[in-house]
Amino acid sequence: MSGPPAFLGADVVEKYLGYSTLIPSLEKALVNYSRGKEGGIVQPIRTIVPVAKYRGFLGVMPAYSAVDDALTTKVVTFYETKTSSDIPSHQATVLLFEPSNGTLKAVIDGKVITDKRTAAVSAIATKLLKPSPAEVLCILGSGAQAHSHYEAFTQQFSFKEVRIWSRTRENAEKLAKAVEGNVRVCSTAREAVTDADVIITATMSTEPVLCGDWVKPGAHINALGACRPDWRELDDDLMKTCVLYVDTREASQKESGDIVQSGVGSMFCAVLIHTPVIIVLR
Ligand SMILES: NC(=O)C1=CN([C@@H]2O[C@H](COP(=O)(O)OP(=O)(O)OC[C@H]3O[C@@H](n4cnc5c(N)ncnc54)[C@H](O)[C@@H]3O)[C@@H](O)[C@H]2O)C=CC1
Ligand SMILES: O=C(O)C1=NCCCC1
Repeated sequence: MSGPPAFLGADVVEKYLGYSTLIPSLEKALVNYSRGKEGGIVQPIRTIVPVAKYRGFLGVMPAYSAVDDALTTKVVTFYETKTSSDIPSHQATVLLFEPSNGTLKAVIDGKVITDKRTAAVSAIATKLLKPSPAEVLCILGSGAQAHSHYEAFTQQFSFKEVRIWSRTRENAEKLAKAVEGNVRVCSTAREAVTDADVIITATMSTEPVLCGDWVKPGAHINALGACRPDWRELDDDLMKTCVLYVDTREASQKESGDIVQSGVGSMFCAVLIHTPVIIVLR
């Protein structure tokens, strides 16, 4: 009879999960995922259970990778309004199983994993898609994802200027102080975005915070916040003039409010059906 599962808390994950190993691992995983059956990854679209009474959600994200022989699921909860400054809007736990017999091997903090893996995937996409030169980084939002993206992007790239905007200036200033970097806090999103080469939208907004006519032609945008069909970060102008890259076509057309509400989902699908489109995974 195997012993109890290992318990790995946030401090352990924070200490041992660095971008220098996480990014190459995710690059392999993204390539394997995009290869479909050949890649050996089974990862159905996640199940999201709304907890409407509290404007929250429970997400269940199972996956099996044959090449890694890794069987896992992440359980994540996220709430549109925070009930306490001590409780983050997003919390998660990762369960790791012995694939050969289903025994639970480890219970791992999923919050740090979520913060870092999302920033790492954005960094992978940015490495492939950013303009050259890319001197100005703009981050819209000042929460956990904004923080992890700042850390990942300042480690992976060399920007001459980093700008942050948040709907609450005080929070943007807190983030700027926390990262101890050379950061310019901007008063409006438009000010932060103007002439930026790489833009990260990391808000929980339900209305667009980024407008197409603010964005410099050729800029690269990592839009990660609007992960519910009724949430948005990017306006229609931007959605209908951009070159769209997604991690998965199926999930993005079901979950991404920027795709669903702008209507590009159907165009996106149509383009896929009628035209050979090169989709580079995010
Ligand atoms: N695409 C992905 O893989 C992932 C996406 N996310 C999403 O990214 C977003 C940010 O996540 P966290 O940083 O963990 O959340 P957080 O709660 O730590 O930060 C949220 C940020 O959004 C801002 N915000 C909230 N409502 C807003 C509004 N109406 N207008 C403008 N700004 C607003 C807050 O001021 C804060 O700066 C969330 O929507 C979350 O669901 C989170 C994890 C993974
Ligand atoms: O991928 C994740 O993990 C999440 N995506 C959006 C909602 C919060 C968690």
